[in-house]
Parts: sequence; C-alpha cells; structure tokens
Amino acid sequence: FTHSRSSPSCSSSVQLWTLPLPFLSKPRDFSVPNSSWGPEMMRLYEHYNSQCEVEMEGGGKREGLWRKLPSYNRILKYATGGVYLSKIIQSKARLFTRNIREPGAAFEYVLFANSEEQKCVGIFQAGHLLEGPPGHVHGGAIATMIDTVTGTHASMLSGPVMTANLNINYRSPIPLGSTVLLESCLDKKEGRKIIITCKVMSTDGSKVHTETTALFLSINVCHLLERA
Ligand SMILES: CCCCCCCC(=O)SCCNC(=O)CCNC(=O)[C@H](O)C(C)(C)COP(=O)(O)OP(=O)(O)OC[C@H]1O[C@@H](n2cnc3c(N)ncnc32)[C@H](O)[C@@H]1OP(=O)(O)O
Repeated sequence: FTHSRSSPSCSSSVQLWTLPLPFLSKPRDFSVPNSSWGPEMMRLYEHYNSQCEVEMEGGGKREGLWRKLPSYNRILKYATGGVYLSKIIQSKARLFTRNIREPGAAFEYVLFANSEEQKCVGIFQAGHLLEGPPGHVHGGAIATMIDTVTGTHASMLSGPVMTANLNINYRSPIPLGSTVLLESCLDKKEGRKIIITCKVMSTDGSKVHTETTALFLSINVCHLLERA
C-alpha cells in the first residue's frame, strides 16, 4: 500500500497506516488456510495462489499476475494521540472481521490483487455466527466483506481512503457455511474519488448474490487521527 496525501508533520502515523508493513513483532497473517476451510475455499485459494508465482524455464520463479494480500487483526497498532486512540482502546481494538478467534465461526477470507487488470478478488467462507435470515448470511456481514474487499482495493489504488458510499443490491441470499467469490473492479478515478464495482457470486459463477457500486475518498490520515 502506498500513501499519496501525507504531510510531513505526521509522517510516522502515516507510515503505520500504510499496511501491510511489518509491525514491530511479526504479525500473524490470518489469510492462510486453517482446518475450517472447506473444499471450495481451498480450491479457490489454490487457484489464485498458484498464479502468484510463475515457474521460469531453467527452474527459477518470478512474480505472477496475482498477489496474495496478508490480513492482520489490527490496522493501526501503534498510532499515537487522540481520544479514540487512547491507550486502553488501542490495546483492545481489533479489526472487526478478525475478532472472533474460533476458526470458521465467522469471517474466513483471503484477498488477492491483480494490479495489471486493476482487480481484486476476495474468497469468503461465511461461518455460523454470521446468520441473518434462517440458514443464510446477514446482509450486514455481506456488506462488511464488500467494504473490506473494495476498501482494500481502493487503498491499493490510492493510498488511505474512507468509504463514502456503498450501494448494494442484494439479489439472492447466501447460504450459511458456503463459500462465495467477491470480484472488485476499478470503475473510475476522479480526483480524490475512487469508484469501484463489486459482485458477490457463487464460486461456479452461476449465481449473482449482490451487485455493488462503492465510492471511496482519498483522505489525509492526519485528519483522521487528529479529529479526536
Ligand atoms: C483492511 C480493511 C479495509 C476496509 C476498508 C473499510 C473502510 C471503511 O469502512 S471507512 C468507515 C466508514 N466510512 C466513514 O466513516 C466515512 C465517514 N465520512 C467521512 O469521513 C467524510 O464524509 C469523507 C472522508 C468520506 C468525505 O469527507 P471530505 O474528505 O471532507 O470530502 P467532501 O469535501 O465532503 O467531498 C468531496 C467530494 O466527494 C463527494 N462526496 C462525499 N461524500 C459523498 C457521498 N457519500 N456520496 C456521494 N458523493 C460524496 C462530495 O460531493 C465532493 O464532490 P465534489 O468534489 O465533486 O464536490
């Protein structure tokens, strides 16, 4: 992730925002297979992961079209200042999608990015704690994953961003426990605005679950941290 709107006065905070940089201790990447991942989740993971490196003639390897994005349980670990970033809140804060420890109980997901095609995909297996309508995934949980994939995509394209608008059409419910594919594509960039479209589909592509248009605005992280 890069940052394009920093000011010299808070450059250290900005560096902390620009993930995935290593934290002081080696962070755990949650976007790797665990025992809860079902066959569809594993199949799609292998599909994209195998395209992250390409075998060259003569035995070596080079970077492929896709890149796996790591995911941690915090975004800002050591930011300073502000009421909202007080020490107590800082020490307890967890990324919403990574705050349930039991593998498979909630959000199991992995993101891959393809910078050449300006695309990002998310593979998402929805656990039993995400129930909304009986036997199906809660619309807010689906929106969370859409925000995660499109927000990560927008940050890759433009540095730090905030979601200004998510316009989601829910077309068909997602069965609890199933794996779905989120496909995020850049629509356009206009100044600070980044407009991204995202489809949530069944893994065989036969069913569209949701269609989304998302608007992100590039922000100066200093403003966010100093707002408190
Ligand atoms: C690792 C996981 C990644 C996950 C990513 C998750 C990202 C998130 O969830 S962020 C949390 C949810 N979002 C928020 O809390 C955002 C709250 N809103 C805000 O902070 C501000 O309104 C913010 C930053 C979006 C925009 O404020 P600001 O920077 O002052 O922009 P502002 O001057 O109002 O508007 C700039 C332009 O955008 C347009 N705009 C702003 N908001 C909207 C909107 N909701 N809809 C349409 N247009 C908008 C304005 O009309 C203006 O357009 P123009 O330049 O053509 O006149």
